[in-house]
Amino acid sequence: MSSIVVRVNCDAKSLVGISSIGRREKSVKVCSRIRFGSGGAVVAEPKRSSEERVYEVVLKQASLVREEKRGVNIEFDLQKTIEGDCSNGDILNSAYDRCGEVCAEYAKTFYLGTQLMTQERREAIWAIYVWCRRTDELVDGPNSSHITPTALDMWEQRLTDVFESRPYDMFDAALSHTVSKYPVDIQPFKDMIEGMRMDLRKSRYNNFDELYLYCYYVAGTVGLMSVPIMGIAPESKASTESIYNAALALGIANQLTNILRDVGEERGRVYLPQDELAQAGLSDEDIMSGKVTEKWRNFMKGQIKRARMFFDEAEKGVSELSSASRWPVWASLLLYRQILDSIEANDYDNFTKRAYVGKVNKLLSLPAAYGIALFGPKKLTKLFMR
Ligand SMILES: CC(C)=CCC/C(C)=C/CC/C(C)=C/CC/C(C)=C/[C@@H]1[C@@H](COP(=O)(O)OP(=O)(O)O)[C@]1(C)CC/C=C(\C)CC/C=C(\C)CCC=C(C)C
Ligand SMILES: [Mn+2]
Repeated sequence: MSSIVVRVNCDAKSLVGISSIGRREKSVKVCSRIRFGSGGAVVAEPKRSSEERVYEVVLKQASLVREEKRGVNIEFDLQKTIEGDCSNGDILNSAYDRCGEVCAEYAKTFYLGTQLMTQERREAIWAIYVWCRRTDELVDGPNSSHITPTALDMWEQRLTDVFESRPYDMFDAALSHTVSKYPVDIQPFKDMIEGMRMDLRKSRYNNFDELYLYCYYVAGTVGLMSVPIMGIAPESKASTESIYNAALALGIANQLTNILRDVGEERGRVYLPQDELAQAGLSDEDIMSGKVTEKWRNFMKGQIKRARMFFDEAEKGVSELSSASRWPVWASLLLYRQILDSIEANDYDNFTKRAYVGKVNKLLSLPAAYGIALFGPKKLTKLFMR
């Protein structure tokens, strides 16, 4: 029987279900599943938590980024795959420009944030953004009712083609170029598609372990895709794993926040962990009825606390990113985290009131993020406390 890492710390974090982010050192032997091995022998299989499974991906991504950049020259010939009479360079430029346009259209603040990055990095992030948005649109967009697991398999095949320099269209071409230039691995992309499969087949989450896996698939993956582009500061002394862990945490924090904001408008899907709802004396019916009761408020307080812990975990890594990438990341972190404040300000009524960050706070967050990116969170607080 193999020895695996499990969560054994019983502190405030474990009470709300995230006992071990950044802390996987304690190991005990656990055997919770039995299967029959070859020859009928009973083999004990250790049950691995979602967190452990995801951490393996984190380790793999971290080891990849430590390797040198992959070849900078793109190997594919865009003329062969895309109609047009201009040169590869021209096609690529307009492909990236179109990615930028999509980004500006769907995510204005984030687009603004990318303006502070170097042109190369900015374009690469746009290309990834567009792929993520398109993937999400498959299950959430206007054609979502026609999307089947087979369609997602085809999308995954197309992803493989993109990674093997066979783009289908302009957006793919930009991504093909990006992934040939930066040490971006295909795994987080495949995992995001897996998250979309999960959305097709699953509408309830028994516990936080199941929800954690979903959040990794649809959002934690974005963090893992982005770090190789954002770059790690040359002066950073943090381990690559810890930076990837923070990036993962930011994606999870964002998705948990999304879920809390959108409770009640999730097309029959309830993402909130069923066991935690039951512990709070709540059920799906309470969510459908949309009444803000004391039970609901208490439940929401716990959920918000957990999301904030993931944001805190994410904060530890932002200052380790290359200097030009910190601002957009801080901006997105500060803005997203304020959605949780807004849920509180709405007295936990996420049924009839949509939590959002107002224009003034949005505008204030951008220079605040810039200041934090420049001076670091601690120094900036000191400057203002004087
Ligand atoms: C060290 C450290 C902290 C590094 C930073 C790493 C980093 C840049 C993390 C980014 C995390 C992030 C922005 C995650 C996105 C999470 C998210 C909101 C996912 C959404 C999934 C589906 O949810 P749902 O359907 O419920 O939501 P909608 O109602 O549809 O909105 C997503 C929509 C999946 C698709 C994700 C995107 C389109 C966002 C992709 C963003 C990037 C590639 C750029 C990230 C870069 C910055 C600067 C924030
Ligand atoms: Mn969506």
